[in-house]
Amino acid sequence: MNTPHYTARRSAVYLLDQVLGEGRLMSDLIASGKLDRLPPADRARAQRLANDTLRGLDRADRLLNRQLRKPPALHVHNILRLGTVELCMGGDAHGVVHELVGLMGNDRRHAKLKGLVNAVLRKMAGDAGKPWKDLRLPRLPGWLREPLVSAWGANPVNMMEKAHFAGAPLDITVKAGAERWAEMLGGRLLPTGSIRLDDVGQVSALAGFATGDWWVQDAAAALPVSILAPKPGEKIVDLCAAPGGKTLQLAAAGAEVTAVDLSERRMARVAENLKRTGLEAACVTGDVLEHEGSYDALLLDAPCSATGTIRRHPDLPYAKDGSDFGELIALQARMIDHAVGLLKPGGRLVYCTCSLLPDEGECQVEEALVRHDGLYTDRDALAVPGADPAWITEEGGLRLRPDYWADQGGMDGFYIACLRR
Ligand SMILES: C[S@@+](CC[C@H](N)C(=O)[O-])C[C@H]1O[C@@H](n2cnc3c(N)ncnc32)[C@H](O)[C@@H]1O
Repeated sequence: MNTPHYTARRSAVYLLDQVLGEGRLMSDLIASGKLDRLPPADRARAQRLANDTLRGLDRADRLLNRQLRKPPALHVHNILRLGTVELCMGGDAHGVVHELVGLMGNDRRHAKLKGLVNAVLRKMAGDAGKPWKDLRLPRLPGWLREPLVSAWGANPVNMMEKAHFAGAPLDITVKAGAERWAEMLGGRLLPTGSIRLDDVGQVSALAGFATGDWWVQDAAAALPVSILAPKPGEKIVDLCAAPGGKTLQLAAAGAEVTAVDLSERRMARVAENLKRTGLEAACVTGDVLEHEGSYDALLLDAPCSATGTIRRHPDLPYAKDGSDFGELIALQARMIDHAVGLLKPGGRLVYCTCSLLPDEGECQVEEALVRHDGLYTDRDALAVPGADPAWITEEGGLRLRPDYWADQGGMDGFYIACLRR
């Protein structure tokens, strides 16, 4: 059996090996060019296959456990997991089994297990995969499930897991004319002003992408800038700006924007996005904690666990184990303290994280209010289109969760607060 060296399936197995074996994030692997040898359509397919496998991993392992006496080496296990998920989701049995068994043959270390892979996948292609839909919804790993259950309760976490398993539609933010673009692209205008598209193929091939009329941004991720409510001519700094979704929103509103981020590679994406959309911002590659100035408004989208984005990034619960969260929480507090010092009198600071952990949201703001005399949360700022008053928290922030808008396709988890003094 001849299997071409680089294919979407082979690359999907590579991604699974890296995520599950090396704790690497898929976004980092893609950004560092690991799939660059694949044409764009195959690259997208490899990511989709790996994402589907990670979303269904718990189910695939349950089915495989019935066939295997003990788990094989990780690489072989990942081939079986990928094949099981594809077959159970209705993939073409001949194509899936043929290519994955072929991959085994190409690999000298594991070639002796080729027969096993062939037998298990053929069984899966027969009737073994039928109970797929009846298996329980995949659960988050314990290290993340436990703190979420203690923060939100078991039922809401079940609903979040349902949202993670369903995945996410594509949301876009437009420079102007949202209704017209929604109609042109066949999307739905959401109550917050974002446009939601289902079943999108290649994003860059859609009308309005090359011309820079819109950018990809989850509806929840667009809310911090709505809450900041930038005005034309205001001097605003976007701290932790890359890849730049919020910078673009601020610039589109006519603000005089400075975008700051530590990562040179990610700042290059901000520059690319500005160029494509024809918007302007001063770009600074540097540490937020060393940034000086005095601003009408600040946006601090701090680095965080990103646990609010699992429906888009199902690799996260497997690549991470929470061991770096303590450091992130300490950094967020230092960033808030520094940002407060950059505010002009009467200015406002929007703090946000795409996290589901109260330690990175509600608790950060509660503690900042204690540390800074006169600092308060502006609850009125949270009254933006589409934001449900029921989402407002005790200390005056807005809590967004993936299980909200369940009938409309969900939203990323976020925490947002507008601080003033
Ligand atoms: C949540 S992401 C920002 C997303 C961005 N605001 C957007 O909407 O596209 C967090 C960013 O913080 C940056 N970062 C982490 N530590 C930093 C620091 N000390 N100074 C500046 N940027 C930092 C990371 O490079 C990353 O791009």
